[in-house]
Amino acid sequence: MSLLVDSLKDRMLFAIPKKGRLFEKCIELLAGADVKFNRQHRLDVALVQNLPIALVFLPAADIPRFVALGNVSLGITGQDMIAESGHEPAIEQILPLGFGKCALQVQVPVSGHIQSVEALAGSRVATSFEVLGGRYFKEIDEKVQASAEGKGRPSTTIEYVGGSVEAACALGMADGIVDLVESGDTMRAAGLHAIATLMTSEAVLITPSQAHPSLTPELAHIIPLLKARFAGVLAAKRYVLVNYNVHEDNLHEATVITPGRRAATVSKLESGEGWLAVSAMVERKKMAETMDRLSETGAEDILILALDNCRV
Ligand SMILES: Nc1ncnc2c1ncn2[C@@H]1O[C@H](COP(=O)(O)OP(=O)(O)OP(=O)(O)O)[C@@H](O)[C@H]1O
Ligand SMILES: O=P(O)(O)OC[C@H]1O[C@H](OP(=O)(O)OP(=O)(O)O)[C@H](O)[C@@H]1O
Repeated sequence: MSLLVDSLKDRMLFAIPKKGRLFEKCIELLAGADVKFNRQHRLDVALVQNLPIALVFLPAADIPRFVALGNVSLGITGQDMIAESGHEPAIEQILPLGFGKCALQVQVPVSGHIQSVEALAGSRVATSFEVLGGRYFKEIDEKVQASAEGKGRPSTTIEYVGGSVEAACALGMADGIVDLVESGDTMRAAGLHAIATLMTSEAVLITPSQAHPSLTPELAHIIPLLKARFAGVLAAKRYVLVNYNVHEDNLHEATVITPGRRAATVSKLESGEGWLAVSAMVERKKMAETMDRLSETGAEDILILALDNCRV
């Protein structure tokens, strides 16, 4: 073990969720950014081979705390975990990563008599988000207790559960829950529906708001380097490259459809006769519509090329 501690000395520590919803996506992102490592079985630390970084695999819920205290200089976790940790002011969110998108919602049984957060106030609410759930219902309780019909109503009881929160109502331990929703499948399967949203969330790259004194300038420069690499990987997924030929008379109309990120690249075709070759990045989700519209302007030989990687 002492050997491992020694090898961490001159490396920047980067915390990655060790399992769960964010794990696979983080591994894909690291591969896209050419961060190479070998993780030994059951070891939660992996040395990166081609950069002075050590990856530490931690529970997503613990990562905000390690980053806020400066024990690790970079981390990936959900915005929900950051808010729940109470360490928000000590954390800087430097890049939203576009995955792990979900919403933290209040849910109640579809067929029950409680159908609003005001009606739920004073009852039992099960959640893994004690801090956010507690803060939310404290405000609702105050509002309800200040009203004529809510006078004397007890405060809401927040019941902590570590997982499978959606089972709490059916098991009779709660009247409502606060839990994450993405597709809504889990919620519907449990006979629940959402009546309020506390926050939306996605995975983010985070650093301490104030750099730890032990972080040398040589290691500190890895933060913007990795941020740029990750942003490139995300952009390569989001955009495709469109190439087409168009007559100069139709160039303006065509480049309105494909303005590119900064501008489209336009070059003359060898054959002359006023034909030009145009190349531009377009959003992947708009690719079919872009091709339709380009065809209508008289563009020809329209090619869509996937991007392996890019720097934006
Ligand atoms: N259904 C979902 N869709 C998208 N993102 C989600 C979903 N559920 C959770 N997340 C995001 O992933 C983070 C980690 O959630 P996850 O449930 O995987 O936690 P875990 O406790 O680390 O893993 P496990 O549930 O396996 O114990 C959440 O904080 C949230 O940001
Ligand atoms: O809206 P959906 O797409 O169905 O996703 C929502 C579910 O995903 C999360 O749990 P997860 O499956 O990660 O397991 P957990 O309950 O053990 O945390 C969350 O707590 C919900 O239960």
